Amino acid sequence: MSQDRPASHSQLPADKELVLKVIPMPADTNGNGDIFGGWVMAQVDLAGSVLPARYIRGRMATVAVNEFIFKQPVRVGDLLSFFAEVTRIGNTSMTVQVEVYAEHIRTQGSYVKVTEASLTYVAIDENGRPRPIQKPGEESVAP
Ligand SMILES: CCCCCCCCCCCCCCCC(=O)SCCNC(=O)CCNC(=O)[C@H](O)C(C)(C)COP(=O)(O)OP(=O)(O)OC[C@H]1O[C@@H](n2cnc3c(N)ncnc32)[C@H](O)[C@@H]1OP(=O)(O)O
Repeated sequence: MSQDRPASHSQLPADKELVLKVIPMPADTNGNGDIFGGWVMAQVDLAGSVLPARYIRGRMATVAVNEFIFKQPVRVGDLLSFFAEVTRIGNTSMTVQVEVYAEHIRTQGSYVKVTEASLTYVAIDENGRPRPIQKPGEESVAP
């Protein structure tokens, strides 16, 4: 069963954009009564896609997730805040760093960093093949 988490409070990142907030529910728990890691990973995948979506403006696929680190358990009813930053824009892919912070109803205004991950998304065409990403400041080229 879940115990109270030790005090290990974090500042919210000023250099990343808040891209998603969500509250996990009892249906999202594992056998320990904590939130299932796979559920958190799915939310991180969605959160990580938000900034690339602004560049890619079309279909995209997650090609890689690196160094998924679970630092603290997530509890039912925590308010999770997902912060993201683009760390690389390649030819057809973009890499994003996502950090997740939990806020508990009894300790509002205090945040615990629960996980972080680096994800790479590929812009894909209608055939599911990689297509070039238009980088900021680049003119679009007519086909
Ligand atoms: C406006 C605001 C609202 C927005 C609101 C959100 C809306 C937006 C919703 C969408 C939400 C999507 C988020 C869920 C997305 C899934 O859940 S997708 C499902 C899971 N993923 C898949 O099924 C993908 C399966 N893989 C594939 O189909 C193919 O591998 C791919 C992705 C098309 C790539 O094809 P490939 O031939 O392997 O590609 P390749 O030419 O070798 O490499 C392409 C690029 O990927 C990179 N790459 C390849 N392998 C790796 C690797 N292991 N590590 C790192 N990079 C790699 C390459 O370096 C290359 O990058 P560039 O150098 O060109 O920049």
